[in-house]
Amino acid sequence: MSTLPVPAIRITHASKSFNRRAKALDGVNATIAVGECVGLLGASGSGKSTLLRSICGLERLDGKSSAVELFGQPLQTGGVLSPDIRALRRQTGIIFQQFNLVGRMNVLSNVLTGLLPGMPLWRSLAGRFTDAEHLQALQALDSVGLADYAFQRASTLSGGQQQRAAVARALLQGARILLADEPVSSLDPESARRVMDLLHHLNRSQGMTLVVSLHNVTMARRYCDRIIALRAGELVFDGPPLELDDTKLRFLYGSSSEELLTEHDPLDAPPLPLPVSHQTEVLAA
Ligand SMILES: Nc1ncnc2c1ncn2[C@@H]1O[C@H](COP(=O)(O)OP(=O)(O)OP(=O)(O)O)[C@@H](O)[C@H]1O
Repeated sequence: MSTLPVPAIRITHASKSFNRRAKALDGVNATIAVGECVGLLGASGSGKSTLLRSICGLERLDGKSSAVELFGQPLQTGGVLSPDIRALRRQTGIIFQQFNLVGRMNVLSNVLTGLLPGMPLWRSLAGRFTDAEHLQALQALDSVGLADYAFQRASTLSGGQQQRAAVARALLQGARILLADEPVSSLDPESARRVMDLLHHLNRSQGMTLVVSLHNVTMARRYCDRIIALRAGELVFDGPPLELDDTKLRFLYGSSSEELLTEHDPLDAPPLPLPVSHQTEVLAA
C-alpha cells in the first residue's frame, strides 16, 4: 500500500467573516506540498492576507469544519488553535510588505528576535543570546547578502535590505514554510527582483515551502510553479501559471484587469547573480 506524502499545508473549508460583513474567506480548500512555490493572487480585498494569517494562526477561522494543518499536525480546527501553536508557528516564517523590523535596533538584534519564540520565557524576557546564537544570526545575514550591515540601525537600511533582513530572521527562526504577504509591493523594481530571487533560491535550494501573495501577475508567473487565486474570498483558480489566461485574469481583477494585461514586465532585465551563499549552514545550524 502506497502512502501519500504529508503536505506542508492543508487548508480545509477556510471561511472567515469580520464584523458580520461579507466573507473575507469563503470555503477555501487547498493542499500545498513540501517545497512548492505558490503565488497567491487576487484583487485588493479578495482575502489573500486573511488566508496567509490563518495559515500561521494569526487569524482564527469560522465554522466547525474549518481547519489548517502544517506537516500533518493541526494548527487550528473549528476556530480553535492547537495547544502546540508556539511550536507550529516556529515552523512558519511570515514576512510583510512593511518589513516589521524595529527601526532603532541594529539589524543583528532584529534577526535574533527570530529565536525568541523558541526560547524559555526568562531568557526571552532578558533578551540574552549566546555567542553561538549571534554567530547563527550573522550567518543568516550573510546568506541574504547583509553581513556588512549587521551593526547598522535597521531604520537606515533601504526597503529591499530591510525585507532581506526579515527573511534572515525567518531563517534563524528555523522556518520550513515561508509566508510572504506582498513582500515586494513597496520596493523599486531592482530591490523587488533581489528579494524575489532570494525567496526563489530558498525555495529551490532548501526546499523551503513558499506561499507569496503578489499584486504583480507577471512576477507571479515568472517565479511561481502554481498560482492560487481568490475572488471575494473564494478560491477561483488553482493551477500552473500558464493556465491563468487573460479571460481568467479579467474575471479575477474586473475593471483593473486591462492595466494588468498591458503592464510591462518590471523585471525585464536578466536576473542578478544570487546574493545567497550560506543557507545550507544557516538551516542546518
Ligand atoms: N481585522 C479586520 N477587521 C475587519 N475587516 C477585515 C480585517 N482584516 C481583513 N478584513 C476585510 O476582509 C477582506 C479581505 O481582506 P484581506 O486583507 O485579506 O484582502 P487582501 O486580498 O489581502 O487585500 P490587499 O491586496 O488590499 O492587501 C476585506 O474586505 C477587508 O476589509
